[in-house]
Amino acid sequence: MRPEIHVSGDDVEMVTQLKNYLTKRLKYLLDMPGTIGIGVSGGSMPPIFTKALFACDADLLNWRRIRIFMVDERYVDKDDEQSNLGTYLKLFPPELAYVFVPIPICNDLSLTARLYEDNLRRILLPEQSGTSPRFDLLFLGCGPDGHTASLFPGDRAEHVTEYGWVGVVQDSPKPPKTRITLSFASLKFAKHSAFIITGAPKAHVVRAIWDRDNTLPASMARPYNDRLTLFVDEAAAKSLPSRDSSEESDSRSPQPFD
Ligand SMILES: O=C(O)[C@H](O)[C@@H](O)[C@H](O)[C@H](O)COP(=O)(O)O
Repeated sequence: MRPEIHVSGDDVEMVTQLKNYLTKRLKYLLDMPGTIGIGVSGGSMPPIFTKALFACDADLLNWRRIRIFMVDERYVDKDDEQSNLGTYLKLFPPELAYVFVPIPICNDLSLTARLYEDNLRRILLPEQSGTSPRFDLLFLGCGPDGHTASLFPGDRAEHVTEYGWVGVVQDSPKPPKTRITLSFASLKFAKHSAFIITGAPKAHVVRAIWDRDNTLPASMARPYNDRLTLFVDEAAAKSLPSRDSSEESDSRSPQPFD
């Protein structure tokens, strides 16, 4: 099944598209029991995701049920300006800091990854019995090199945790060099994933995702259930097949919700 594609003309339109997607997913998830786990990325995503989330109707923002976690994090304290979690905490009202799954940065990188995995299991999936995570929503970015989260070409992530949900990277081509990241296995078990991608330098990555070209991590991270949505601006969409081309499939039809 092809990913669902939303092409936006500007940030305002993309925020509206994201808000509509979040609304649809939150309405469905709130009808289900359990914690709602939403994974987010860093880079340029924090402001646009935050705007879209707070544009949702207040009755959907059930903070007793919603927990937000980082799909990757730089190995820095949350007060460091490079911290993804720190960036979100600055954008959220301080009284909502508790909705973020903490990343216990300590002086041992592997221990940090193991502690984070423990938090993901304990806070997000208390009902989780198996070893594979079932995150409800993932919001992923990508780099022009095709990385997503902190999974870079060249298989640089080392698995150091009990369940392999979180890996460590010590030679990230994107600074800073040292990071923790969800693993491909974690990303691929998501119930729904969405990429937020803008800019012409990433158009070839968008096409690789569309084509299932698994030479790039961003394409390899597609969920097993194929429930994938792409939010792209016109520049990032420029390599996609045109709407009326033979390469087009029925991807624009609405996907069944789980
Ligand atoms: O910690 C990070 O750097 C991000 O999680 C990373 O995976 C990001 O999503 C991509 O590098 C895209 O970043 P931009 O959106 O800023 O291009």
